[in-house]
Amino acid sequence: MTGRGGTRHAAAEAARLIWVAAPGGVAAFLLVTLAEAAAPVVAAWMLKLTLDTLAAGGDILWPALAMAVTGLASATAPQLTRYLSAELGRRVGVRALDRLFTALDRFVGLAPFEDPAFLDRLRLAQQGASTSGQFVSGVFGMARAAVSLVGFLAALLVISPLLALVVAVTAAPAWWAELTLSRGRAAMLWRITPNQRKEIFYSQLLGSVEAAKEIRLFGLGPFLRGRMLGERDLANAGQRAMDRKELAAQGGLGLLGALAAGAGLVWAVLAARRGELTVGDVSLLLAAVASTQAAAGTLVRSAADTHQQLIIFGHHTAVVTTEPDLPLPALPTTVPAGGQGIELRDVWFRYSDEHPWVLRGVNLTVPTGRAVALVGLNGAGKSTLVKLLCRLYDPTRGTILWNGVDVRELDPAELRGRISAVFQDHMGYDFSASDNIAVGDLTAHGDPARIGAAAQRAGVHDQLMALPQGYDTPLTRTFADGTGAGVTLSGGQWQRVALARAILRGDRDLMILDEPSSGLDPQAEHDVHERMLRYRAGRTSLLISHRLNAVRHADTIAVLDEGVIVESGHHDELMEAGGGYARLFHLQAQGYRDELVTP
Ligand SMILES: Nc1ncnc2c1ncn2[C@@H]1O[C@H](COP(=O)(O)OP(=O)(O)OP(=O)(O)O)[C@@H](O)[C@H]1O
Repeated sequence: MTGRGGTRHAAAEAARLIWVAAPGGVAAFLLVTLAEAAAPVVAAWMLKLTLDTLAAGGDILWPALAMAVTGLASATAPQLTRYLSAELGRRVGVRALDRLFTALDRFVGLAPFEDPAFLDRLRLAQQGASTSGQFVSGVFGMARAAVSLVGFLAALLVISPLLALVVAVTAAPAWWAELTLSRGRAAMLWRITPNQRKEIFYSQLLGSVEAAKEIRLFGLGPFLRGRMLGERDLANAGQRAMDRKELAAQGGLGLLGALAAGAGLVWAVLAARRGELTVGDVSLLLAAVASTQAAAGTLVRSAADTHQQLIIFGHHTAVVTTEPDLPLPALPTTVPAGGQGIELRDVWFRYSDEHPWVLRGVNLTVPTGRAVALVGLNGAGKSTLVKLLCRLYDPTRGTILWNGVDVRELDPAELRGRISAVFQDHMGYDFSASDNIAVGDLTAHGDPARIGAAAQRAGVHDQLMALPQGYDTPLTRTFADGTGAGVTLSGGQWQRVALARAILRGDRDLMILDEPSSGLDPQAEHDVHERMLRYRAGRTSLLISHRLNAVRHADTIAVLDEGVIVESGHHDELMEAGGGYARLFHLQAQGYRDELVTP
């Protein structure tokens, strides 16, 4: 949680953000706020002047006119304030959101996105970003209330210093209580964020088309709804406890204020009866006591709200200023040309200290221009190894060298610029077909020739052309962008789109194919493998597949077993050695042969 220093830092950050986002808006808001704040004080003084002048039989034209002008200002200022506050909120909100997601993009690896505490903080940071514009209204609301407070306190001081003191003193506990409550509320919001994130998760699940099949078939609706409501109940319980604390504190403080106001009223009436106060004095006093208390209340509440928002905004500041999750080189090197390729040297890896070892001393070389295949049972660590190559994590021990240079010495953007990949769990974006391929290399965005060529090589061009709006067809039924009905591709078609995406990245130094054909029918699989064989020729590539027939042409096949490379060589060598690879290969081939001989 953010402490006092953190709140101060967040306040400075918020002020900077707001000023940069809309300096003109801040100035206009300040002017209107001051006018709005001064109006009631001026009006009350003018009323006193009018009444006293009237009682003395004088001319009340000027005080009455001044009252009318301040009335006009009071009537129009709130609307103007509301508009300016909303506009400032929008501008500052956009800037804060941009800053947050720019910072998020700077995280190099995946670990932060797998850290629940970070995800909680991110949610509050988003909340802080979207409400950051409200600081201006909060702070100016405080300024407005402070001006009114000072004005009315001054009026009270003139008439009765004692009453001024009593009103000021009764407001003091409210200040302390509200700030304590705001801290408590911010802490409560942090505590219930995990529940709120889970509630969002369940609600999205209940509304998602991907989950709808299983939810309906397995009858999961009531179960998931129950869990969603359970999380809401937990969050509500936290909020309720806080609300009750506020009720008790604010109720008590309200009572104290009412007692002070009542005492002031009795005193004023008695003093007027004794002839110590004029009619105007009584009118000003009544207005001043009520308005001082109202202004003090507004000041305290605005301060408390702003304080709470600052604590929440502290999460935004914390995310934006978080150190990179993986160490970045001060002076990045570049990969020298013409090296031996990529080498994993005694690489050990586990996802965290609490997780088991996934890779245990892997030594593997992917020589330049050669194809290496990685095979192994489920959970052997193949996809993990791919993630390390892309530097989505760093090895816990050991090194990955690219042409002799440790990949940690490279700028991650340069490293990734050299790699093209089809991940096992590749994405299907709710975009058009064309954009779904273009994400592989955004320089091809809006270049139908390049996108079409990549789709052709991945063998999906004809299918995309046959869609209702060809490449412009949305590959989603979730959004309606006015481009006509979207479609849902089949699993295999998506796989080819992902392949086209990787092919679009063109001549990268390393092509990674993690299960590129798992969802394909036998004919498509054969076709894709033929295409990839041609495409890979002469390129450095790492291929992962459970279909051993698809990897047999690789220059080297490495068998990963529980995080260790247990065999490595060409297909014929491994078959001759008669180890695990040969056993798996025979097992697969046997399956097909059995099918053939069984009538
Ligand atoms: N993000 C993660 N956090 C924690 N553990 C993980 C994570 N990703 C994978 N693992 C674990 O690491 C081990 C290796 O997983 P990995 O995905 O690398 O296996 P794989 O060889 O690619 O398997 P498959 O053939 O099933 O795709 C598994 O035990 C898995 O549970």
